[in-house]
Amino acid sequence: MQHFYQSVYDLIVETSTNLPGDVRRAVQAATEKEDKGTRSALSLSRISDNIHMAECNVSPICQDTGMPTFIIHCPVGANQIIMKKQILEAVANATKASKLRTNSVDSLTGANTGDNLGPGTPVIHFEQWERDEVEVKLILKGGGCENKNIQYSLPAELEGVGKAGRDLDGIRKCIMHAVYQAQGQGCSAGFIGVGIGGDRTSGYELAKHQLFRHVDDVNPHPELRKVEEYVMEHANTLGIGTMGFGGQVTLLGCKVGVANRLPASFFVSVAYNCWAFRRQGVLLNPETGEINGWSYPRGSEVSFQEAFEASAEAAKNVKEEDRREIVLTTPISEEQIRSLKVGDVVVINGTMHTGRDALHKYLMDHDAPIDLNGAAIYHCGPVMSKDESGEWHVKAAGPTTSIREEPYQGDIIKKFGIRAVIGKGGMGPKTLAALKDHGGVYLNAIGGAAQYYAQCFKKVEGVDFMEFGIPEAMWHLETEGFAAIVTMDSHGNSLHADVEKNAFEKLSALKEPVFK
Ligand SMILES: O=C(O)C[C@H](O)C(=O)O
Ligand code: SF4
Repeated sequence: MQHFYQSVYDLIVETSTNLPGDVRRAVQAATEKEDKGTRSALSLSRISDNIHMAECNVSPICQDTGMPTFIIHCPVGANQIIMKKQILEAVANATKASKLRTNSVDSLTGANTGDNLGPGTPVIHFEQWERDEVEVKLILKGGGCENKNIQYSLPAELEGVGKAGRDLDGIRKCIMHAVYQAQGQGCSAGFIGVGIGGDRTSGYELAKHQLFRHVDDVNPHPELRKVEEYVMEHANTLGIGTMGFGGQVTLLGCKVGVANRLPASFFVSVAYNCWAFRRQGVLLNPETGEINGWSYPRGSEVSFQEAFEASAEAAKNVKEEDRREIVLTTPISEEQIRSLKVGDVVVINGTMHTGRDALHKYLMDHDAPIDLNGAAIYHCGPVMSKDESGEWHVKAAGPTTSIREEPYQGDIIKKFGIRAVIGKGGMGPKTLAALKDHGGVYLNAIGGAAQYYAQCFKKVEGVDFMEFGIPEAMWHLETEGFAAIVTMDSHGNSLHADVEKNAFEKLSALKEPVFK
């Protein structure tokens, strides 16, 4: 197994940077289905560009590495201790090479281990099988979509769809509710894996395992196939759309598995995965550890080159006056902000500051290290690399889910005079009220488009709070051409609230029993 380390390293790089072929086809199909010229269509084309860029740059598709989870099948007698050691080595080295973000954080102190190793990370499962080969599968499922996983205990009363009993129709209701509650926050359009039965732990595990199925496979179990088909058809009537911007495509895949349960329990567990559905696998020669084949079609088999060129061409052909783009340079004035409304595309130049969970908590009762009057704050935990001369570079930098900052954001906007908050998935009523009072705007960037946004950061001007770790530090970035959509304005309008309300009506229309 002298090649085992290298094969695992190659698997990590492939998974992080090159979206598999079956996932790409689903994104392509969504692009074809979405109404042309809409915000969702525009976002899907940015997503396609990003997929292409990540492949070309051999850089992370999304900055969030998630919890690297390995599933290994090996013949009887294979040395699992050595395999585990080499997997850890490969993870640490891929992190050093900026193919993965430093994502392992001490839950109590918040300290980042810096190499993705630590208690419980990465996750490694071994299983023996009769075949004379080793299979290593890997999934990188980000934290934002992980937060949208949900587990139901039946019977239950669910908002919108009402009573969900211990039967196929109750299961149907749970799944539809799961898609509804995710809204755009898990970077829709997404994929879901559903586990029926088991206990709380094995139910979630079963759900996550469904994500290892091929996007285009057909469930051999007739009842489950019916549920999958129903969900695929009806989830897309909820109108949530890409990034929750509203639209025709909300779900790209639904896979349901079943296990036995206890008489007292009936769990329906749902694992939500964003469009940046990064999972791949390799089949290895059991003697040498060399790669014999890949478990899923590779990204390079479904090229996005053409789509990339077409969207670059289309962008060139848009007339200046049709662009409806407002270019703002930081610091931004109140007057400029008050002139913006939901739906405008804003292009930001000047300095932008990143800040996410640790920073927001800190700023509540401390001063900021720099003047934030008129500033644009970006909810983002980037992948960074330092060159030999000690200079930092942004390697991947898409937005993180903003709603986590809801308890702090309104106060922080007012305390420091921030004018633009950039993130994804939208924020709640407290922030909306602060935007109105103070004169601020929320801009929704496209989640997962980490390569697309990284190119907007021309230089790292400085960094504060490195003690929070790379993703949580406050990076000061010289920015050029960072485009995002106003989804919450200073006049009390929120596209997120509108889309959610509309989706709730659509969900409620699915209350009547379907599977009797
Ligand atoms: O941690 C991140 O960078 C993003 C996260 O995956 C999210 O979706 O919020
Ligand atoms: S930012 Fe979006 S695309 Fe990236 S891991 Fe989080 S949910 Fe997925």
